[in-house]
Amino acid sequence: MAASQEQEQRRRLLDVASRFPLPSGRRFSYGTAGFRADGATMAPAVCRAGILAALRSVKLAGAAVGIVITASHNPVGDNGVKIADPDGGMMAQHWEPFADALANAPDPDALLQLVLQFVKDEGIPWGGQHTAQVLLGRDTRPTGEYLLNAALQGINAIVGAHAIDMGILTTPQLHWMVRSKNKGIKASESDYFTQLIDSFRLFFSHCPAALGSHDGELLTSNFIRRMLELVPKDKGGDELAKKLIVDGANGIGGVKLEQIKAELSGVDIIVRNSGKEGEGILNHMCGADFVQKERVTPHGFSPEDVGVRCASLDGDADRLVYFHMSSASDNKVDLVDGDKILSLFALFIREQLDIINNNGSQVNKSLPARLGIVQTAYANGASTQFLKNLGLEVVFTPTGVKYLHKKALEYDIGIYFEANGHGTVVFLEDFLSQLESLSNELSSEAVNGSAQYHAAMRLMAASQLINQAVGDALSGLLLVEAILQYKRWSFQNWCELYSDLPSRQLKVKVIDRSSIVTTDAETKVSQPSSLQELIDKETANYTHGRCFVRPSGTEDVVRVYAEASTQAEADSLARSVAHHVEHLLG
Ligand SMILES: CC(=O)N[C@H]1[C@@H](OP(=O)(O)O)O[C@H](CO)[C@@H](O)[C@@H]1O
Ligand SMILES: [Mg+2]
Repeated sequence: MAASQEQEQRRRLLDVASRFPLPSGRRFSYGTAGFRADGATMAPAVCRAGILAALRSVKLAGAAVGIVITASHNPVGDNGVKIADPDGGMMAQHWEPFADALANAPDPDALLQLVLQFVKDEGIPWGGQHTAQVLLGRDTRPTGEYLLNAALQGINAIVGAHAIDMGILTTPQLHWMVRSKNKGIKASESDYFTQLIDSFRLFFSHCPAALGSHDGELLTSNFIRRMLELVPKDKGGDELAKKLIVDGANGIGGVKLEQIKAELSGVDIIVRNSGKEGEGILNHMCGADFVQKERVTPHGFSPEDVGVRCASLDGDADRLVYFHMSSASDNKVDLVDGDKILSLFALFIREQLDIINNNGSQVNKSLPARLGIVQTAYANGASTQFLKNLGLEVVFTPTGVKYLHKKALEYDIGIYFEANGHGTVVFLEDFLSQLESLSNELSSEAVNGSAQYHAAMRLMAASQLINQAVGDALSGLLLVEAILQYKRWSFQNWCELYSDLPSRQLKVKVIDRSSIVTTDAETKVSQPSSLQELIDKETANYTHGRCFVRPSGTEDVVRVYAEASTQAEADSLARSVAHHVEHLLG
């Protein structure tokens, strides 16, 4: 960097740091999902995240990097910031310690020294020919615009950095835009919508009903027959019902869904808690997190909705769960969580691969594929058993999308979900090219299209529909709807794939949660070692007992999770282990 430019660079960093001083005693930590806190106090961290994102872009030769300003399912007063890497995924983990150090730099000089040292250590070619590009998105929170401004000032503190405000978006939209931009694909919001709508249509044009065949036999292989035996028979109910009520958590997801729902033939969507003025408060008594944790209907639902298929998004629309009110006499719901969405996707994809590779007759073209299922320790044990019974490969990672997504990329097709409803299906580029060539060959060979061809096309459509960058409630919802229609499954069929084992989650406040260290994808405590012995001893007292504890990455608590064959036993196991945690660390 030329001397005059270097001086300018130093001046800008000192200047911006003095505009956003860190209140003394304040600490930020780049946890499972970036920095989060009360929105009004977030400006110093968000400004520094702006500096960080611009440096990341310079480091990566000017590739676009993303900043999302959101606190997801948390209360409306909270806000947060996280950075998306050029592939649309979460920022590389080895930059997290720098993110922490930068956010906590006590004064402008300390901040400048940190940046200079980091630039040197990481070999960041600033001041060279690369400029930096940062795309920004934010959710509907009232502090969003204020924090956007702090982020812009941080980005502009890096010489040559260019910020592009993409507006109020769902988190997955921004991740999708970053990924698309770096792939040289059109990356506007209308391009995102077009991709969703077109691939949803493409999927339907390759379904048996659309093809004029109402005969499942055409697509039935031995494998599928075996799978169907595991699946409960349809009891009628809402079979093929087009009506879907979506709880938008009074956030951005409902707003976006309203914009595209008229284009989605095959499903009649009604949005509640849509984020419109006066309809309610963001995430308050509504949204995916509320429904999944409380197992009751969100605000705005009534006994008239009994029997209707419903879905719930979280405040930034990267989580999705489904539910169903089974009775008018209370507000309890039958829940389809991330594990069951994952199971539906896994079943569908395995089925298509099976049709492509062996549909009961001779096939002269095949497409070998490694299919991997990725879960965390919070996945209900019944879901894991179900997936394993299907002969699928199931692996575990620690909590947090950054771990799950990375693991899923190791397969030709990787499916991951957290129980709370965050997940997606990722397809390896090489596999997609093979799938495309196969579809092309099959389409030219069979005049009316073979079952093999249509299965290949359904997989292609699914790969375009489902967000490849990150879990996306809108694209996930459309893939669920497409698959249910394709399989002619009622909500009930889906719900009854397996029965969840009763479980309980508790939070324990301790002095220092980082004193708990875990191993084996967080299923075991390695420190303090006596804690694992106590957990093992308690768990041994219960049939189908399973229990683990871990420090939360987003809240100052230790989480305890327990499963057992009855609810009372799961509660009691969780309580006794929570007691040990309190006793040892409280
Ligand atoms: C048990 C649980 O639901 N944990 C959530 C929660 O992380 P914790 O590290 O458990 O606080 O927030 C994360 C970010 O939203 C999400 O990825 C994760 O699944
Ligand atoms: Mg979210």
